Amino acid sequence: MKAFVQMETDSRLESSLWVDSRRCAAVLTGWHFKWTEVDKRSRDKNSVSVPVAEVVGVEEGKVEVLPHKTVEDTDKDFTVFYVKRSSSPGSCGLLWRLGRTQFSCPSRVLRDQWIKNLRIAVKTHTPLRPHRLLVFINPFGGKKKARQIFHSLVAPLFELAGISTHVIVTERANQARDHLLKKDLTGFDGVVCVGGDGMFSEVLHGAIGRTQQEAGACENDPGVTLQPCPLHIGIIPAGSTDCVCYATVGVIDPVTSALHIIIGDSQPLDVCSVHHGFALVRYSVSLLGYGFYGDVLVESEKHRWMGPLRYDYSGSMVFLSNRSYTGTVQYLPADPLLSSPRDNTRCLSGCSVCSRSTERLFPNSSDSGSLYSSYSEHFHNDLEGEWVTVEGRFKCVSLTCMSSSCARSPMGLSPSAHLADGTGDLVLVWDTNPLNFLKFLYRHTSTEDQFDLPFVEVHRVKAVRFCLAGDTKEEEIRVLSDEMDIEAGGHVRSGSRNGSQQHLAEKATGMMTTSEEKTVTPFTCCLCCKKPSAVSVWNCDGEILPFTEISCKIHGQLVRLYARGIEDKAAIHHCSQERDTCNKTCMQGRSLP
Ligand SMILES: CCCCCCCCCCCCC/C=C/[C@@H](O)[C@H](COP(=O)(O)O)NC(=O)CCCCCCCCCCCCCCC
Ligand SMILES: Nc1ncnc2c1ncn2[C@@H]1O[C@H](COP(=O)(O)OP(=O)(O)O)[C@@H](O)[C@H]1O
Ligand SMILES: [Ca+2]
Repeated sequence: MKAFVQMETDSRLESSLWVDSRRCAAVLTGWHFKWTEVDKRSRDKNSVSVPVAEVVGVEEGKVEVLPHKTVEDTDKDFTVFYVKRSSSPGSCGLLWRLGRTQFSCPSRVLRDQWIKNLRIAVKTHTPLRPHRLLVFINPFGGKKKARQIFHSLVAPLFELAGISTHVIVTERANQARDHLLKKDLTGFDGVVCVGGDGMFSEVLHGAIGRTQQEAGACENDPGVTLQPCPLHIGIIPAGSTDCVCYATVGVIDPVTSALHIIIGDSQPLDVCSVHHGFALVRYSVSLLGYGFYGDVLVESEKHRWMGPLRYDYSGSMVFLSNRSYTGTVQYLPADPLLSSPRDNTRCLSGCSVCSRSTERLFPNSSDSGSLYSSYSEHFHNDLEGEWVTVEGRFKCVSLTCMSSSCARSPMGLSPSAHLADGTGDLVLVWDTNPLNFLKFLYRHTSTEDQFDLPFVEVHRVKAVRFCLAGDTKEEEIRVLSDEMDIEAGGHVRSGSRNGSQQHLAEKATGMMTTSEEKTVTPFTCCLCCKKPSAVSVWNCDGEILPFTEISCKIHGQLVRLYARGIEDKAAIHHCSQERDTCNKTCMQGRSLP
């Protein structure tokens, strides 16, 4: 703390500077860099205040980076690059752009002093800024523009911020996951995926798996306490749904996401582990859905060529097929005193529910080194409590660890869910007529409450189990044996398109994650099948699970993203005052420890 105060005093600086030949009074305090035009004719002083935490880079001379980097090397000038909130309509300040101001000084000595002090201030206030990143690009995700997006929009910003990268353009599904599981990761501060939710999921599996390997934790044990991942994950959206990006940043925009990565924002995220018996099947963060969402995914895989539109087409087809499924759902409710999925709140940047969860999960986190042990202690009794059982016929059963908002549904699957509170929201939609179900679906597209319907239930939970009724169990075995060539006892003999021994071994131990497996024939075709199946499949963040009977547990804040959650538009005012004197809820002080 002592050293920090010293540093703050060191970086403080005040002088006159010129911006486009207009004289400004510039001041650098610990937290802000502010310049105010000194113009006697004007009564309204034109003032700009940039939080030091949002400075992207400070360069000598007059520098431009877009469309190409140019430097006019003069010894009295310097250029500051920073985060600028776009005022474009509808963006609510969530869309970020690179701001740039060129300053001229009366002398070279003063210029060098400004550069030095600004750089010191940035270093002091943003300890999580990455220096070296491992980047995976999925060239086939979304509209197949990931490579172009990274090289034209993101790489120049990383270079400006002094971030070095090791870029891998993937050549097959699961390459990113396997790299993270097996290769040397020394020196990397974080991993960035350029792609969609499927690509994020790969990186998530790699990062979690690697951390557990190194900690000696058994991922297959459904009761295991998983260790939080030390590597931060960044997402540059270039996929179809991009729900994880949307729900943690508020917009789908590669430049905004790149800037969050550069300034080292940090957003913890809950993760749900999915088990079948004593084997890990997958992890999920956005949508674990049985029934409608499972059927939509199966159908959509046949129409991948349509790109992101495949979900709308398949959604309509599955809706028209009007199916419902029986099953038994068991859930372990979360503490109702902490929050509720019907409390009409939104999880926003700096969310108090998630902050309280951080205190519970990491009680001694200020004491470095004790992070893991305190997390483990918390989880020793995390599955205590009374399970609730419901059984019947459902249109869909969904579990989400966060709101899962996306462009299709700006409020998301569960608008009041929290990113990092250690719980998930379980949505049960009982069998109903097509008009009612359409009403439910349609409400996802507006602010109308989709839970305020008599055939819908929502519960905030810590864990969930799902199993089939006796007759549907037999159906599942029959269909699985037909479609996936499964031996009695549940072992997979050969995948429909996937003969690799390694993959079979993975299936047997529960790590089932190949994209080829996504192409497994659905249990029934949506409209053309004569006899609809009694079982659906689970859609796990866009992957089809090869098991229907599963148990799930939410692991609070298991990973961290380079994001900050969604900033409340009411709180974003472009504050020109010092943080301490500002009496509004100033977002510009958000990166305070
Ligand atoms: C009538 C309009 C109904 C709109 C209903 C919108 C519900 C949207 C919920 C979205 C939750 C998204 C959760 C994210 C899941 C992703 O992890 C995952 C993978 O994403 P990736 O391919 O980018 O890697 N995405 C998905 O599984 C996609 C699920 C999308 C479901 C969309 C369903 C659209 C339904 C349209 C129904 C239309 C009925 C019309 C009747 C005439
Ligand atoms: N080079 C590749 N070839 C084929 N599939 C890949 C490749 N790289 C990644 N994948 C897989 O593609 C799937 C979809 O990727 P994603 O980037 O999420 O796009 P989308 O949002 O369009 O589904 C992911 O499950 C990922 O594992
Ligand atoms: Ca949560």
